[in-house]
Amino acid sequence: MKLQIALDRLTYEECFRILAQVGESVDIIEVGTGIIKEYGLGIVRDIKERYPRKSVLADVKICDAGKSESETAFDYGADIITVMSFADMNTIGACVEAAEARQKEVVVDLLNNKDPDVFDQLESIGVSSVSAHIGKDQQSGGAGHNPLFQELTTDRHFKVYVAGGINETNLDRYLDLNPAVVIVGSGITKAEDKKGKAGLIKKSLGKYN
Ligand SMILES: O=C(CO)[C@H](O)[C@H](O)COP(=O)(O)O
Repeated sequence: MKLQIALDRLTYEECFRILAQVGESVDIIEVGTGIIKEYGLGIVRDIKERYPRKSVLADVKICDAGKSESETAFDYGADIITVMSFADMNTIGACVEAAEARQKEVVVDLLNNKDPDVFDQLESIGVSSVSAHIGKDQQSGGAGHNPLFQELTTDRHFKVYVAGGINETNLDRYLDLNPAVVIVGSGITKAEDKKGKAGLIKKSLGKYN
């Protein structure tokens, strides 16, 4: 099980300061949507240049113009990009094609999706990775799992990312989804001892490899 650190609500300098502390423990570096809005895709390029051996995910949360938006993020050095599952299947399909053409990855974010047909639709256009994501605002409203995620425990063959307020104490809540990647943002970035916390979570994930 891989550990992805999500960099959200941080300054440019804080992103690099945190990565210097936790870099050893993380497999994937996520540049959060808000960070990209504030600093542009240039920060994706800068992080990839500093950490060439890490996979860098640009959380661009595409919802239209799939081809050009994904190609732009890949041009800036992203290895993985995100597209929203509520987008038109043409948009998601264009992201999949752009990723395949460059041997990169696209993750479809299931945030707030309640459509029981979504997995069939995603499978039919060749999507391989999905993110079972409970958003920040949903977390503050007390949301736990989206019931739709249970479908991922059946005979589906997606590579599953999980995200949404995960830390070392609630990690087990997500294990039934058999995730390949566990995304942790504030559980590490807001911790007093970020290096220690990242190391602890990475060690816990190691038990499930
Ligand atoms: O994609 C995101 C927000 O849209 C976050 O990166 C993701 O939810 C992980 O952050 P946290 O662990 O702080 O919830």
